[in-house]
Amino acid sequence: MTRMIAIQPLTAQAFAPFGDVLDVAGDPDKLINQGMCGRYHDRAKLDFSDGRAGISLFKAIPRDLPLKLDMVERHPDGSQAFLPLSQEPFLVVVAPDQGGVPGLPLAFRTAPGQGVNYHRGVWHGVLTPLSQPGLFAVVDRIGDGPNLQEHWFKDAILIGP
Ligand SMILES: NC(=O)N[C@@H](O)C(=O)O
Ligand code: NI
Repeated sequence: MTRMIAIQPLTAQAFAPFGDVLDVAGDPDKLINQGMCGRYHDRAKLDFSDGRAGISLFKAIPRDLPLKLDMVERHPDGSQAFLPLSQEPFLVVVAPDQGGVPGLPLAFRTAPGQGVNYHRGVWHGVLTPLSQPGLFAVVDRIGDGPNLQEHWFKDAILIGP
């Protein structure tokens, strides 16, 4: 049986059980640089075990909708943040954990410039840009071990359009 999942706009409230939304909505937490810069301070919960935080750059191939979701993954040893280096919205897929396996996924489309930070151990789809350039800065754990658990779905799940 194919399950169809609609894509909803990403909001901090809807995403809160899974992670943090990173954007410059509203007023900054503080003005710095003689008032020339707004600092949106400490907006993500970074969490790493037996390793350190690293910054990597990802160049991912855009995907078409509807997307066939084959798999979600999670990182038991660390959080993972995706910060777009363009204003192009991208697809964010998460799922609740139900006894060690993912429940029904949820799908979000980011607003231009929005990024996300998946909390440690949260089921998510891999990075899924929807248009070029597919460029992201990624903050996640650098350390030993795979830090990766995958769940491949038996029944097809379609996301979108
Ligand atoms: N494997 C990797 O570095 N990326 C994935 O974790 C992902 O969420 O895209
Ligand atoms: Ni990941």
